[in-house]
Amino acid sequence: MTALKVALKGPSLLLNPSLNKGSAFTRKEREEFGLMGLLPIQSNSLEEQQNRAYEQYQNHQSNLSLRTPQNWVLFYSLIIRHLKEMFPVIYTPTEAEAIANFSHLFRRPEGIWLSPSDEEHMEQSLINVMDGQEFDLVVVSDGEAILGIGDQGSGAIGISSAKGMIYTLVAGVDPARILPVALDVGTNNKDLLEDDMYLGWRHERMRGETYLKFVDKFVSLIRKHQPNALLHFEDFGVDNAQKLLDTYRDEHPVFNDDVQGTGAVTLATLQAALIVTGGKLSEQRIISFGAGSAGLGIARQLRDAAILLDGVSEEEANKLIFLVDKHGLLKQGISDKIRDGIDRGFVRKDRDEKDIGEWPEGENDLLEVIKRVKPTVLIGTSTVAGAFNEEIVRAMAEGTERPIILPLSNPTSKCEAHPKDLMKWTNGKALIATGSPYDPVDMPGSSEKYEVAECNNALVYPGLGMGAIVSKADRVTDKMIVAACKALGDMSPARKDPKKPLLPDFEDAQAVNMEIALAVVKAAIDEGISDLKVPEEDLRSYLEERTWKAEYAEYKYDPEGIAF
Ligand SMILES: NC(=O)c1ccc[n+]([C@@H]2O[C@H](COP(=O)([O-])OP(=O)(O)OC[C@H]3O[C@@H](n4cnc5c(N)ncnc54)[C@H](O)[C@@H]3O)[C@@H](O)[C@H]2O)c1
Ligand SMILES: O=C(O)C[C@H](O)C(=O)O
Ligand SMILES: [Mn+2]
Repeated sequence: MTALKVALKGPSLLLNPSLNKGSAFTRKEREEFGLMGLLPIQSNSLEEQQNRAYEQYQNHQSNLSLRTPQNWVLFYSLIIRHLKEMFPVIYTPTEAEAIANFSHLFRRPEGIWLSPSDEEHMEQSLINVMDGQEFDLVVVSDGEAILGIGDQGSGAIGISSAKGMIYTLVAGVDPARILPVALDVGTNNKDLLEDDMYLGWRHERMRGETYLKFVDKFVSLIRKHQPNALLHFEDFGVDNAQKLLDTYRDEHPVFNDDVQGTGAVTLATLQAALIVTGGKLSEQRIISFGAGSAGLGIARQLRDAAILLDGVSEEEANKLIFLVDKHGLLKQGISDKIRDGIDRGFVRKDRDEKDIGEWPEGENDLLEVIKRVKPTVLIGTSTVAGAFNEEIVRAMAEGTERPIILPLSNPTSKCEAHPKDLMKWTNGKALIATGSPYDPVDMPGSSEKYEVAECNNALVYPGLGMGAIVSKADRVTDKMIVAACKALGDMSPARKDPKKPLLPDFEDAQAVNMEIALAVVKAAIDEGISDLKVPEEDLRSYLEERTWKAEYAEYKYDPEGIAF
């Protein structure tokens, strides 16, 4: 193995998470890099370090201490060794707690905060953090709709950073080439504004033209300084998520995870469930409860898939989906309550065709819609805990043999239903996937347990993003997303055995995302938006070579070597 040329020495080397090896520096390296005396005398292997870190993790009162690592190789290799156990700690659901308490838990900075109060310094701030480096990925959030816990102001950095970590863990994106960004545009969260320790800009959340101009300045600067970086948008508010995606998707590789990632993972889940129930997508009646970024992203993805895969018209495809939000079914009779930006094609007529007939005047709630529509699929992205209650679920089970129920709201405290209840109320008939992880549940009438698939965009976006990065595609297109979705759907365990979960386990997330990345690279090449000149049979090894691995390299001091 050739040694890595490193330019940092002494304490600065120990403080650099990308290059720091801590107690794993060898005696030779300690002498060469001015580290003698700065570390206890024993030199550890990576495995010995992992054992210590795991002991600390188990003994620590709060698992949140795992965040902001000081040594990336140790951090990521430890999580990979305990992936299933630790994934929910650095990601959903525990991250929600860390983000909500950001100003109290803050110890050391990560990523970058950009605020309108310092707008004239925006470019210089980016230059400060970029430090002449090239980045593959910029993950940005403005903190308005973090998971289902709402406006978290400058704590947004926590979601950008966690999403970035998942890219590294699951798809091997180099952590030194990921930039987490928080756009601190104020907050309307009263608790934060009244908290003396709040670290963000104490100002009401910026809206309208001034907000859009601010975001535009940020995107322009990314395009100027990091023209090849994939720009991942996370947890923006519903009024901005789709708008920003539409504004930038034809000029830069941008991706909105809540809209597109959720759409992709849900379509893959549904396709697997339909193999079990034996139906076509275009034959379903789908209720999407919560017509926000995720609910609309899902609705659009399902509609487009029905057109593409089953050959139905757009009008017919729109009719497969019933959107239910705060004011009930989105239908013409409540037009004044329907948000701008919702595709009019999804708004139902007051008198629907077929057997649904006339809707009663006013607002029609979920139960009423379920009784009339007799849905085969019920999806929740409403943030309303327990919304899929016994009455609702039993009503659904009366209308269909195998109800497909996907309560996707995160974190666990916002989930529309607990899978064990769904199983009980449907007498073991439900096919279930949730947004946050759950333990296997009892299946009435069977001695076996049902493994609940985790339908979380983290199962697809890392591979999708890695595919976009490696292909150097200058856009993230619908075809790339469909390719990611198909690759994931093809790996569903339920395809082979209907009792198995609808999606692969997160334990296998790395292998799964390698296939997704490969499918995305191929799709980008086929579409002509990637100039990659690698023969198809070599693409896998090409991708593997570009995958960052949590392993130590041997170092050699060189003043011209790397310093970040
Ligand atoms: N599993 C996943 O991969 C995944 C992905 C994205 C979002 N989510 C989850 O979905 C939820 C929504 O996220 P989002 O980004 O779409 O947020 P959002 O704010 O854009 O949308 C939430 C929607 O729910 C609606 N709503 C609120 N109260 C309601 C009620 N009582 N009845 C019906 N609808 C109601 C809101 O009006 C809004 O349209 C969050 O909990 C988030 O964690 C999960
Ligand atoms: O962050 C997650 O766990 C998924 C999703 O992006 C969400 O907003 O809930
Ligand atoms: Mn999200």
